[in-house]
Amino acid sequence: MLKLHPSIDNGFPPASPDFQGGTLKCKCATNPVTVEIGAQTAHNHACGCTKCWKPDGATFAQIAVVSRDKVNVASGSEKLQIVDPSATIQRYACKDCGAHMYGRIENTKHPFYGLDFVHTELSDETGWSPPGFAAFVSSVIESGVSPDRMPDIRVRLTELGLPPYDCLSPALMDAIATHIAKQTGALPA
Ligand SMILES: N[C@@H](CCC(=O)N[C@@H](CSCO)C(=O)NCC(=O)O)C(=O)O
Ligand SMILES: [Zn+2]
Ligand SMILES: [Zn+2]
Repeated sequence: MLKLHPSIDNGFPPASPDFQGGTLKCKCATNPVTVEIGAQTAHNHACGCTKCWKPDGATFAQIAVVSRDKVNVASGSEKLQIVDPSATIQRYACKDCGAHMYGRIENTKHPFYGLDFVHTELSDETGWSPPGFAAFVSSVIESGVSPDRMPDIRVRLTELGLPPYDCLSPALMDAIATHIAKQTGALPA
C-alpha cells in the first residue's frame, strides 16, 4: 500500500471532545526538546510542501495550527534553531534530531498571524484534531516524487478522507483572500 505518513496511512481517530492539548517531544532519546500545547489544534492537514517537517520516509508532513499564546517551550530551548529565518513561517527545529517543534509567523499583517504551526504526532497524547485535507500535494514532486505517482497519491488521499489540494483548502484560501480584501479595502473591515 502507498505510504504517505505514519500517522495517516492507517486512518486516524476523531478528536476527543474537550481535549485540552498535550506535550510535543522531539526525537532525541536524551534531553529532548519539549513544547507544551495548551489547547486543541485546528486545520490539521497533510502537507506536501518542501518546508514542513516529515518523519523519516514520509512523503507528507502532518501539520495543524494553534494560538501562539498556547505554545510554551518547556525544556531544551537551547537546542532550538530557526530553519530558515527568511521564511514566512519561522520553524523552530531541534538541531540534534531535526524535528520541527513549532512554526511561528512574526508578520502581524499575515492572515495567519497569531497561529503557530505544530506536528501533533510528536505528542504521546491522543485526542488531537485529525487531518481533514491534504495541502500542497503537487509540491511533493519538488522533493523528488515522480510525477507519474501523482494520480495514485491523490486517489489514496481521497480514500483516506483527505481531499487533495495543490495549495490550501478552499476554506483557508477564502479566509486568506477575505483578510487581504479587508486590508486593501475591497471588502469592509
Ligand atoms: N511549492 C512550495 C510551497 C511552499 C509553501 O508555500 N508552503 C505553505 C504551506 S506550509 C503549511 O501548510 C506555506 O505557507 N509556506 C510558508 C512558509 O513555509 O514559510 C514548496 O514545496 O516549497
Ligand atoms: Zn531532538
Ligand atoms: Zn507545508
